Amino acid sequence: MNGNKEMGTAVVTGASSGLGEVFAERLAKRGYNLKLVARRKDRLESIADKLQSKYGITVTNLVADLGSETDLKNVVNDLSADKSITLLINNAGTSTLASTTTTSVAKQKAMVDVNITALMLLSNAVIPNFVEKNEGTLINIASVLGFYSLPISAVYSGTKGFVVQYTHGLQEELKGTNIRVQLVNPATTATEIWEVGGVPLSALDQATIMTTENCVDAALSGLDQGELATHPSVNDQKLIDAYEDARIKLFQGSQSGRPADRYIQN
Ligand SMILES: NC(=O)C1=CN([C@@H]2O[C@H](COP(=O)(O)OP(=O)(O)OC[C@H]3O[C@@H](n4cnc5c(N)ncnc54)[C@H](OP(=O)(O)O)[C@@H]3O)[C@@H](O)[C@H]2O)C=CC1
Ligand SMILES: N[C@@H](C=O)C(=O)O
Repeated sequence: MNGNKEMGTAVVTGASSGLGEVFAERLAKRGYNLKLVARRKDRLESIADKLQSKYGITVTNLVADLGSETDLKNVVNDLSADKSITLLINNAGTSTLASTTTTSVAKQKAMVDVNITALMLLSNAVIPNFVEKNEGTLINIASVLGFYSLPISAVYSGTKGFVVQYTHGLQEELKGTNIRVQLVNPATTATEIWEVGGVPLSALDQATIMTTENCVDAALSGLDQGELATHPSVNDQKLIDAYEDARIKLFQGSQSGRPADRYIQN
């Protein structure tokens, strides 16, 4: 086993392109050994070769379709049994951006299977080991579309909304431990997901598009700063604080046990 023994193994799902590929490179540079998960074997192999020779780390590829029950089970079993894992980035995601009436059930289900089910079961696979050691880091990649919906993102936004609330829930559950859980909400980033999802990047306002490197470096900087939620492209910290404050206050305001005055007929 190469790499820096202290760092352990980082698992990156969706490492064959986009944000996952850059996360893998940045973590290799930090000295982690890697486990990379995705369907495209050739891409994973060439990334693994490059990172192993450049950083002297060990890379293991798990070629798997996270939307397939059997493949997912194999990855879950692998991660559960691997006590060297210190970090998991649930990054794999799929997006079809179109109205629900024009999106096949198969594509809607693929978003739920990969963005929700796989993310949850892979978290389940590592958290017990993290709890046992009282250390570990889980990073969940959601999206700005986890708290906003477009006419073409009902299902995708629904899946990312799950990631947002699930991650907040885990943060509450693991409060007071040495286990870090970070939520990352990227906005538009220049990756294949757009073309694959039916909206080419060329159709978007170019000023709104971030590079993959900038997005990943901001996410890791947020992690290093101890943030619970990182919004790579939001410059105004007050906006983030106000959103967080409103979210908590709205919950507290709901705990009245009686209908709001506007619903009471005189
Ligand atoms: N780009 C953007 O604008 C934004 C992206 N995000 C999120 O960032 C994450 C990374 O996406 P991004 O880098 O943009 O897009 P990419 O399309 O470049 O990467 C997606 C990754 O997920 C993997 N993946 C997709 N489906 C499956 C599957 N069924 N089984 C296993 N792996 C799968 C792909 O690998 P392979 O095809 O080889 O299986 C690929 O490595 C996603 O969760 C996405 O929702 C969030 C906000 C904005
Ligand atoms: N991945 C993007 C949409 O497909 C996003 O989350 O903004």
